[in-house]
Amino acid sequence: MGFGTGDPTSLMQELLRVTGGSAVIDGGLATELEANGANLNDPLWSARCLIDSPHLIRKVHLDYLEAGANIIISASYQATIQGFKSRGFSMKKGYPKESCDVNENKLTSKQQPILVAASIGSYGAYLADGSEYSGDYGKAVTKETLKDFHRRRVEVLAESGADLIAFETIPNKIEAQAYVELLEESNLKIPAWFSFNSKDGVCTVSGDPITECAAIANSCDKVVAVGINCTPPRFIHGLILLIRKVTNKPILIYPNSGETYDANTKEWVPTTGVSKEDFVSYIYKWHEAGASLIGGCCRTTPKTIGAISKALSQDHGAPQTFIA
Ligand SMILES: C[S+](C)CC[C@H](N)C(=O)O
Ligand SMILES: N[C@@H](CCS)C(=O)O
Ligand SMILES: [Zn+2]
Repeated sequence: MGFGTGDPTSLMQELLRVTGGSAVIDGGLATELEANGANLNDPLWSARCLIDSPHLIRKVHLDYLEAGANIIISASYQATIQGFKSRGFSMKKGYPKESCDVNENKLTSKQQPILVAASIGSYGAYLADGSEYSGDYGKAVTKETLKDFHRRRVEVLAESGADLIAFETIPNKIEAQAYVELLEESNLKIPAWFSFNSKDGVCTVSGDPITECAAIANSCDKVVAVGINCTPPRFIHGLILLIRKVTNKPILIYPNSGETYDANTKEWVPTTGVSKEDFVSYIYKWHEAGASLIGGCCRTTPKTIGAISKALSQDHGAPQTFIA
C-alpha cells in the first residue's frame, strides 16, 4: 500500500524497513466483534458478520488502525466456499455494499504504513467445533482433501485486493504442507504468512514439532513471515527461539489473552487471562528474541494493540535478524 518494490517476496522486508524494524499486527477480530455486540454462535463464527453486520467489521478494523496497527487481518477466517454454500449462497460474483477505504480516513495524514492480510483459517475452523485447537482431523482427511478444500478460497482471496494471505491458527504439519503445495502450484500475485498455534510451547496443538512446521513454511519462497498466533503468552518466548532455529524470515507473533475457549458453548473461560499490563510486559523480550511483527489474537483488544504500538515505538533493541 504505497510502499515497496512491487516484488511480493520482499513485502515484509519493505514494511519493516519503513517502520524501522518492527511492525504492529492488529488484535482479536472475532472477539472484538463480540465485544461490539455481534453474536458469533454460528457455524461461520466471525464470517457471519460479513453477511449481517459489515459495519461492525469496519468499526473494529478502524479501531485497530487507530490503535496503531500496521497490519489488519480480514474477517475471512471462517469464510469458506463450503460454509457459505451451506447458507444458500451461490458461486455468482458479488461484492458487499459497504467497503472500507482506509484512504478516506485520517490515518493517511499520520503516514502509518498499512497492509491488509486476507485471513485463511484452517479446515478445523470450518468444522466449527474447536478442531483448530486439536488439529486432529482423523485419517480420512488427507493432504489432498485439504488442498481441495482450500484451493478456490485461496485464489479468491488472492484476487481480493489484499496485500498478503494470512494462513492463521495452523494446527498441524499436514495443513502447512497443503498450503505450501497450493502456493507452489498456483500463480498468486501476493505472498503469504504462516502462523501456527501451540498449547505446550514446543509443538503445534496437534503435537507436530514447531520446528518441523516452521521449516515447511521456510521452504516456500512465497512465505514472507512465519510465526505463532492464538497461543497463550507464556509459551511465546520459547516458540520464537525454536522458530528462529529453522528460518531467517521475519517472525510474527500474535498471542491470545491466555484464556481457554470452550468450543461447545463458544465461550471463553475467563479465569486464566493475562492482563493488558502482563501481556505488554512480555513484548520487549519477544522482540529481543527475534519477533519483528507483534500483535494479539483472541480476546486481545484495541487497548492491547495501542500498548504494543507504544512499547515497540519505545524499544530500540533490534531483533536478531530480519532485514536482508
Ligand atoms: C480460534 S477458535 C476461538 C475459533 C472458533 C471456532 N472455529 C468456532 O467456530 O467455534
Ligand atoms: N484473525 C482471527 C483469528 C482467530 S484465531 C480473529 O482474530 O478472529
Ligand atoms: Zn485467535
